[in-house]
Amino acid sequence: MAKHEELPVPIYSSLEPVYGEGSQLEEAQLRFNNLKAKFEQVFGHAPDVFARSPGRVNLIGEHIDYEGYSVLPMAIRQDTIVAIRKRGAGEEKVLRIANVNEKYSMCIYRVDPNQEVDLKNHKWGHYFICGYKGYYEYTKSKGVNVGEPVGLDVLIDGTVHTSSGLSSSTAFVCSSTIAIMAVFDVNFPKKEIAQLTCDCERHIGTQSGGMDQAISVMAKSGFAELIDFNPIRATDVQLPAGETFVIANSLAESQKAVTAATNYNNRVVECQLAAIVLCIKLGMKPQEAISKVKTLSDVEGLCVSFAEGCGSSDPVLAVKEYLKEEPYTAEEIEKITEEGLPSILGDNPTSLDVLKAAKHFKLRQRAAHVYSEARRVYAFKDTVSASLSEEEKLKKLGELMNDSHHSCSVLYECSCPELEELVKVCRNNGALGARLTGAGWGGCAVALVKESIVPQFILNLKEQFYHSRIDKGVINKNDIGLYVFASKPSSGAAIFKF
Ligand SMILES: OC[C@H]1O[C@H](O)[C@H](O)[C@@H](O)[C@H]1O
Repeated sequence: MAKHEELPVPIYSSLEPVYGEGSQLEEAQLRFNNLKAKFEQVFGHAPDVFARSPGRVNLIGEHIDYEGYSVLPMAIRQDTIVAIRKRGAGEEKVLRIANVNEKYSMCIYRVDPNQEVDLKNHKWGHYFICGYKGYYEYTKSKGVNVGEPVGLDVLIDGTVHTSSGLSSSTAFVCSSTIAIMAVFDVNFPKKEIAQLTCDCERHIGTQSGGMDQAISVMAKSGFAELIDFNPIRATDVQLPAGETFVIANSLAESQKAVTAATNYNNRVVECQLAAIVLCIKLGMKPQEAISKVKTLSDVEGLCVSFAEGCGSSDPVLAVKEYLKEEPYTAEEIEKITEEGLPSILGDNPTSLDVLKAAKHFKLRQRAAHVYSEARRVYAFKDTVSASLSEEEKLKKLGELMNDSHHSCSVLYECSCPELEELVKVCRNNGALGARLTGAGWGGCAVALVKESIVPQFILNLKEQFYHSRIDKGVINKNDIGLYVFASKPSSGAAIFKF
């Protein structure tokens, strides 16, 4: 039997396989009916097909996917649904992207698949264009003849909160890409779609790893997934019974695409520089390190062959021995690398933006986070399947989550005061572990909570974190359920043809 990730995105003629039964199914039915009605109202035709892709919560393994290390996320039930229709031969050749949420006005784009995403003028519809470009780039690379571009009418319905660290942008890009594929009757193995959506989301200007797309496309209901990269692979992880993950929004917005130069992309660049400097310190020639080494996981292999030099093949020890505590200036790094930073980074425009904005580079702290976090992911997975009592398992998993948060906060510096407060409130109210999830700098925390105390835990969070924010008018009382909720692992991307 073909492996799960080798299979194409499933095509369903009913909602049950994805939304199950009961109230969730009823809600989904209502959403699809509304989406269809709105589509007809906006575009004067019914959609040809629908595609959905979920958001995700990362349980552990933060900021290490782009360094080549495995991560452990699960899909959540909140998702993006895209309704799409091919415009007819007599209709104007344009892409019309509308949203059920009136806050987002219609975006109109040309059908040219080579158009650039205008990063200086950020529009919500750009995420669709990422998927659109990705579809054409990928089919071209595979030699699939998809003919001349035609116009498309598109209506989006997303329930993943934007800027919450739960991958609303990826749910949007993946569902868009899959909807485009579906409307043209093309399908690929899920692992290929995970890679292609990861590549095409970079058109928005962030140098993300592939975690969000991999889980959104490949998730299986009831399981978290261990995602490996190079090549992408998903291994089911059955979480222990009796535990629940509660997701809570810090209400600080995390706008990855807008703050990339100082936050997300900055860390990607710091890791790349740390990897190169480490290799040189381990004895590699600067030129060779620059041309061969891109990520911290590349160094790990080398650590083994350079073991004699550093006395150990453990990269955590190599970091301590060879990278200094004080931040590096650009000049200090260039002295080691014997080459200018812009040229090391391949004159990539997003990396150049990082260099312009950065005062210094914290190579040791970032590398220490990545290597220790990578080990925590495996420790988490091993604990889940270890023959321990449930009590012991939960305790260990909680500790790993707390250690991960500490590392993100202190070494990677991707937390913020609101997240710190929220994580503390979670722990004070009985969470076995709590940590920021996703890119950070705002967005959500995830807490590991015993199933039996979940309702009380959520009530306490509402009282101790959200009520003061309701009083200050930051959020509306009626929306509170959108900001704090328990989540079970949901299923991945799907196409619906009714
Ligand atoms: O773990 C941090 C996380 O941040 C964002 O969500 C990126 O899109 C992911 O690829 C990953 O790097």
